[in-house]
Amino acid sequence: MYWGYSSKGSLFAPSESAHDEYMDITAERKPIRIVVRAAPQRLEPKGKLPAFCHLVDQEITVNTGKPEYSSFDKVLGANTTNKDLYDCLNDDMEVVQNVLDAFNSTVITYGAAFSGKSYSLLGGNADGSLEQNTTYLLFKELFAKIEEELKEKGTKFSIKLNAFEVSLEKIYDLLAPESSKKKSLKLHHEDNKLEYNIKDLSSAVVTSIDDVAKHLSDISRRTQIESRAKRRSRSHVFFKLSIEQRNVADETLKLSALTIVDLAGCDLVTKEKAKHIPSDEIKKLNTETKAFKHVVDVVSEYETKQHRNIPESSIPYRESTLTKLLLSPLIGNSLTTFLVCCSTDRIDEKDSMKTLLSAGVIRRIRTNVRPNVFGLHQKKKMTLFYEAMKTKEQNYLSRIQQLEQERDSMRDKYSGNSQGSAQSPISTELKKSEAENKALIEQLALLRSALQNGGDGKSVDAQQTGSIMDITNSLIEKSSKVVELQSSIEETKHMNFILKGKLKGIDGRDKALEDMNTKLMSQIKAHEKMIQDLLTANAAIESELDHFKEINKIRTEKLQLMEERMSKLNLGSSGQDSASSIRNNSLSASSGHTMVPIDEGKVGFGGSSWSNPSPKTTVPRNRQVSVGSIGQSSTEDGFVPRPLKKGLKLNSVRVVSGPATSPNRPHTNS
Ligand SMILES: Nc1ncnc2c1ncn2[C@@H]1O[C@H](COP(=O)(O)OP(=O)(O)OP(=O)(O)O)[C@@H](O)[C@H]1O
Repeated sequence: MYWGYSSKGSLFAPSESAHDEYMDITAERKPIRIVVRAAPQRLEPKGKLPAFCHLVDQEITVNTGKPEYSSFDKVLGANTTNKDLYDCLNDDMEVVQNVLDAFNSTVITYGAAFSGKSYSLLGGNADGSLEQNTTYLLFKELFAKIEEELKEKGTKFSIKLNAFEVSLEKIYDLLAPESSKKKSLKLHHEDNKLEYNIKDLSSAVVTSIDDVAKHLSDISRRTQIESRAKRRSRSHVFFKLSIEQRNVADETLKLSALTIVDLAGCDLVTKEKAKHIPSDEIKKLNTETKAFKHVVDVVSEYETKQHRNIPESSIPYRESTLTKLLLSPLIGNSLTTFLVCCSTDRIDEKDSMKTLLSAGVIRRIRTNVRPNVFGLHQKKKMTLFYEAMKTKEQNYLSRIQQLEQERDSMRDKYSGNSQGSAQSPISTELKKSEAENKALIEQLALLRSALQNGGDGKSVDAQQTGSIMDITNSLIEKSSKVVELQSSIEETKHMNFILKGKLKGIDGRDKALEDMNTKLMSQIKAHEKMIQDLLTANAAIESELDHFKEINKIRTEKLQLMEERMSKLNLGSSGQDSASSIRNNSLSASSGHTMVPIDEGKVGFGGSSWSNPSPKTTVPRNRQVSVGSIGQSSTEDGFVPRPLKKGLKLNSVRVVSGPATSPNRPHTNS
């Protein structure tokens, strides 16, 4: 059994690579949702609060007041119960409904050690009952909704559960029998696939919430989640319910999964913090924590730059087992919610602030979501495929438009030769400097003439001297301006050069998009042709059927005619009584006759042995008529054929005597 989001393994689901899945332009980009939950104070019962916590109506709630730490989807105060958390996940985040609508849904806890992650998702009741266990409540709601769907729409469900633990880079099956639970499992990664599979992971088929409850209690006992309270946990626990919905009425198959992940603490472990953990284990734990942060930082950075498709090679997810397993919920086809837990103790303030800061980074990530709906039959599959192609084309067109707009605005901004739009600041500057240059040239001419006058020995009066000084000053001023302008022109030229390069890049991307569009169009055309061919074939089969029906009608009429003639013949030979006895055993009798296909033309009705029977072929009393594989007469007067096999020559039948035989078998009289 494999772990993963892939729909692989189902007979009906197309084996699409998950890499394609996250590159798929039909996928909707959905931000990861963040639900923050404050834990009640553990260590400071006197009520000293960290700066980001506020006491409002006896409730400690989180508000950092800084945008980089905030903008979360929901903040739950320290007084809230697990039932409140369940309501938030179910009603506000619609975690369960999304699964029924064929979306993969994932809930992941995140926070420092002892911040209440396990308590929030898997804990609650000290007596071991599951009524405050959020995971159980979500699964229970899913089963309730499934019941409704079954009753209202007749949808058939098959559900299976997977559970495993990632501890110090090793994976352990939580549903495996006690004897093999110590055996670690291997990750399996197919080329070009986004998600990793876990080889030999067991899965339990569950038909009711009671089945799930049994497994959850069993797992809780094994992992001792409740008793982790005083010891920092070293493992990450994964639960996954995979749901397959089949609806014959709308001919759809829906595949989705609800995955719950309880991560270990995201704060770095030190020897002082965790005296019970050996140094080599501390190292491994910290490697996992850093790897997760690294992946989140890189993906979030790409998102900030608005890159739709992050090159898989640039995401450092291979650094740990955990990041390999979390890659799909982080960037793939999953509606993901992070449950960010933070302590409200002053001593943990630094860790809590770091957690909230990371939550802000995670908030920027968007996953590539689309419903996993497939057709049960070829026709429905084609319709869905066609619709997906149309959406794809539409999305490509709007992307091309968006890129063209970006390109045009860049051209307008920097080229300075925009048509119709306002002049760019650089071209205005150039015009200004041209006018100044002209004035300068005029002043130079004036200067030259003044100097010439002086050179001619004529006296230069004071007024002229003043004017020369003015011109010289202005000249100096203008020449420095010219230098300045020239360097600004150089700079502009350089910028233009860079922009041209960028535009070239955009043009290249345009070209790639256009190519992709052309490819898609040809795919759509090919599929349209396929549909057309199928329709033509269908029409041909229908007309063939009509033809067969026509033949049957003619044959029935012929048989009736033959029957009448035979009756007349028998009347002629043995009188009225024998005729009625023959009628009782006639060809139209409901059973006991053999009719076998023969070659058309060899035995026509007019020239057949029936119209001029030889002594051997006279109708015996127990003569049988059957229709071989064609059909059997069920009434006295009519011959109603069963559906016909394509290619069988139905317009060629011969009635022979005796038990059902092949046409070559010699006729025997009884
Ligand atoms: N909302 C809450 N109400 C009551 N007790 C809580 C709450 N949140 C946490 N606790 C208590 O705080 C302690 C630590 O919680 P928990 O084990 O869930 O932390 P954690 O974040 O999962 O830690 P680790 O990372 O080590 O697994 C437990 O004793 C738990 O019962």
